[in-house]
Amino acid sequence: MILSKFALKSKQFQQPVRVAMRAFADVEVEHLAGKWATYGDLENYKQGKYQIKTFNKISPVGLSRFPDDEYDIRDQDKEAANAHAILLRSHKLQESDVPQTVRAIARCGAGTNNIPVPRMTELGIPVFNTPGANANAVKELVLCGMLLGSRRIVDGVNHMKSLGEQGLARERVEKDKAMFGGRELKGKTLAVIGLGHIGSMTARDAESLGMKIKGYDPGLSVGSALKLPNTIDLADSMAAAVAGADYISINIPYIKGENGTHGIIGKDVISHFSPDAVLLNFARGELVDSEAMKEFLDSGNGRYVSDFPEDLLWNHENTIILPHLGASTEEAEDAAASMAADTIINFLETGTIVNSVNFPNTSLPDRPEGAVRFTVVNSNVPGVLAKMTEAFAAEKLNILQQINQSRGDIAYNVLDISTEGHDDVLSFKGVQEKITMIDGVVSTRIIYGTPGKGYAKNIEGVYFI
Ligand SMILES: NC(=O)c1ccc[n+]([C@@H]2O[C@H](COP(=O)([O-])OP(=O)(O)OC[C@H]3O[C@@H](n4cnc5c(N)ncnc54)[C@H](O)[C@@H]3O)[C@@H](O)[C@H]2O)c1
Ligand SMILES: O=C(O)[C@H](O)COP(=O)(O)O
Repeated sequence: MILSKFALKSKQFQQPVRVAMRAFADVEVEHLAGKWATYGDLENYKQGKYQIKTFNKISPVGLSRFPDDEYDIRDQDKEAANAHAILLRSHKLQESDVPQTVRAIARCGAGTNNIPVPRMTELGIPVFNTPGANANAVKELVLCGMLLGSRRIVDGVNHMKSLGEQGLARERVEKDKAMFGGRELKGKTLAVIGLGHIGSMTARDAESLGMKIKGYDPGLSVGSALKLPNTIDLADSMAAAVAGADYISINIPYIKGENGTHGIIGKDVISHFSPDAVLLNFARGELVDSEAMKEFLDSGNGRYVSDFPEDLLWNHENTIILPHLGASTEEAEDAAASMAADTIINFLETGTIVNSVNFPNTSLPDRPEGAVRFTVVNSNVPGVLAKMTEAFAAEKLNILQQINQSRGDIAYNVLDISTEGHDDVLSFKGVQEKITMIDGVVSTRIIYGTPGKGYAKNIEGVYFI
């Protein structure tokens, strides 16, 4: 019988839990675990399943990707104090929503500005999104937005309702239609700011409607470039892109802070707008400086079509505001939730990282038969990897394959360790504790095929499992 001893600092963690863990052999390991209790808290925690906490309404098609026998899905009304992963849409995630047991967070969608990503990075938690999964839905609404901004459709519909209520619809329709004239898209210029998944498709399809396309994206990817119409005029600044455009579609992420995109469509950029330009914002409300936009709308015939309400703009006569409908189609909801679920399953079961917004892409070939997979999250500082390999060598544990990747301040490792000559789990638990407690290591996992087990964290120098 082995007893892991460690100090228990905070009150929250002062409830020792005795836990039996079975792995390669019938070996009972007793840990003094904290209240977060990956192995314990047996009343609330279903042994042998990954617990997935969801926020917002997630498509059942996506949730059905989680096999019932290995995953326990808990929506936001259910307790999930030991969640292993979180799946969400636009819910504004607070740190208090994230139990210490959480290994990963997936956004069923593109924008991750509702998640405190830098803090999650500090906590060693990869945040994923679903690039492109809802892009077609948004592109279709941008095209719709251009038509709404051109043909006074909303005013016309409202007018007909009002005439109908007065019993005058048939009598007045032909006479009143002159009030709602518009213009065509064909031959007009569309400037697309941000040529990623949504922007590139918008550019392509708008061109096929007969529009001239300008574009601006300093980070244009090869994949997106291949989707662009070959007649596109690529500008080298946002101001140059919007100058002379009849329609401007912004399709860039909202990023707070220095070098971010808060209010990027401000006085400077707007001063280059044509007086009757239509701005389409299906990205995020905070990208547009409301005061500068109001000034523009007050002074000319320009229009603003947006998926996001802003205090100064929602009620302006030249705006059309929708209730964040961009990704609200059955197809997009199914695709985004399915991609998010697959990403989480892949990460929890193999340690693979793809489509993370804060962790490096990391993939190791399949775990060889009989091997145990370790994953380690650590600060990206010199010496940690060497200490890790020393710890394996000291236990005579052979590394079969490994990968070490870094992104900014964080590093991530996946290592497959041979179990030859080690037929019980103790050497692995011992080495996991040693590695977890190396200065700079944030968390470790041992993946050996048992859902929900094998996670350890170094929280301010205290070992938690
Ligand atoms: N309305 C909705 O329901 C809805 C749905 C999906 C996405 N969105 C929003 O749209 C954004 C874009 O989505 P996407 O799927 O096309 O993302 P994406 O990552 O595929 O594309 C974003 C593009 O913007 C470019 N970019 C970043 N900063 C820029 C800048 N300052 N100037 C010009 N280009 C810049 C990037 O290089 C990238 O090519 C998301 O971040 C999200 O906020 C809204
Ligand atoms: O960034 C996104 O993907 C969209 O804004 C979609 O948000 P939703 O999932 O809340 O509709």
